[in-house]
Amino acid sequence: MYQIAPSILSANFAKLGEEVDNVLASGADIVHFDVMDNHYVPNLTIGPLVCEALRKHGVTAPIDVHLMVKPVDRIIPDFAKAGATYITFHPEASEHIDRTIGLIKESGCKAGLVFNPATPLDVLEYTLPKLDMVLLMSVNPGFGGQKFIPYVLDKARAVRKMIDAGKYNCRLEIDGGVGPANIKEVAEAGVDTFVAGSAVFSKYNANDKNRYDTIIGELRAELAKAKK
Ligand SMILES: O=C(CO)[C@H](O)[C@H](O)COP(=O)(O)O
Ligand SMILES: [Fe+2]
Repeated sequence: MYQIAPSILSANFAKLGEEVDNVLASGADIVHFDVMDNHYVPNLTIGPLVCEALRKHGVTAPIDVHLMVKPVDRIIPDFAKAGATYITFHPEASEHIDRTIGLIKESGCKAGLVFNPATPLDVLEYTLPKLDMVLLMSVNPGFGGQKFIPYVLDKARAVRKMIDAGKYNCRLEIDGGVGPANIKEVAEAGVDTFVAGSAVFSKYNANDKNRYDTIIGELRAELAKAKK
């Protein structure tokens, strides 16, 4: 089943709870939560306190924590306590990938690995059976609103083959530059979970009350056209 995961990186942070409520009420499935540390990536965003605040505000949807931080391990228990559902990390940001996956699972969360556009997929040979999510970056990490990098579609096809061959219960997510113009093509490459930040939060006039219904509806209409 296809799932849409708006990235709150492009939301209005001055009224984040309301933004998340509205986008979920419009039919989004997952909250994509970008954590940047000004070290692994050249930008600084939000941490466990904000994740906890969303839970306290009443958000019950899955929260998909995309860690763009180095080191990774010491922040995992904090995000688990704060209510993360998925915790995904970049393999090059961890000294011991297997240990980090274990830490995420032991903390009660679902674990995922994130691959930058030019990062090879070789670590999946050993890790895929343990993963709940593979996240393919279709932009270089650090900022919203960048252009989709098309060669990532080949990576998506390759990961889809691996997941299907092993019959793994693992979602295949894509992140960066996804919107109504390309989501169908991305789905046809085997992706089932779609992060969209600027397409969801920045495209429409903030005064338009139905703007999230409109964009989520457009994304779903495109997905309905995708050939299986
Ligand atoms: O991880 C990210 C950037 O590092 C964001 O999730 C991503 O860029 C989403 O934004 P957009 O849909 O605007 O490209
Ligand atoms: Fe992200």
